[in-house]
Amino acid sequence: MGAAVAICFLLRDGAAGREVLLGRKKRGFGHGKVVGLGGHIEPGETAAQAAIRELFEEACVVLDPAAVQPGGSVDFRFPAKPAWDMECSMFTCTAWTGEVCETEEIAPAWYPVDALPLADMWQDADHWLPMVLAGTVADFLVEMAEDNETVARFAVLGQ
Ligand SMILES: Nc1[nH]c(=O)nc2c1ncn2[C@H]1C[C@H](O)[C@@H](COP(=O)(O)OP(=O)(O)OP(=O)(O)O)O1
Repeated sequence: MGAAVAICFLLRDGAAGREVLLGRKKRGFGHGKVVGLGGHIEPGETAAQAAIRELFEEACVVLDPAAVQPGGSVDFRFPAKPAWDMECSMFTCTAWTGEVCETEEIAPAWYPVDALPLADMWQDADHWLPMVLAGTVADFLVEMAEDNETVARFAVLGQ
């Protein structure tokens, strides 16, 4: 079982259509990559509580808990580096207060959901992120290859 993490995709209607808030990691795991905002679930927290806390810590926004919707999960497996394994609970949210800010950890930015920055993301993201942003709620399995970058196996476990 990997470390428990939670991410949340803020969604808004922009001039050019639906947009999602992602962020470029400025340090730590996945440095340089564009990722979903979130992080580890701390003891005593629910996954949703962790997502709310992380969105505040990483992007300065205060989510409306009633608007935080379950978005399924991804089981990230790194057989060549099991310490990186993560069980990721996903959420979406359309209601928050505060202005998105850049923090020491991450530089958030809005992206059209139909023009995701997939070339700058983990290579597995194009397998599951478009589905999640289209409203699919499912449990995904991602198994990385020896290089910890390319995707060896992808599965949709439950929907
Ligand atoms: N293969 C993969 N593809 C992907 O798109 N995201 C992945 C991934 N493997 C891990 N992640 C994400 C899930 C999770 O949001 C993030 C790991 O969290 P981080 O290490 O960034 O947490 P933090 O640096 O925020 O740590 P804490 O704030 O200390 O919890 O990496």
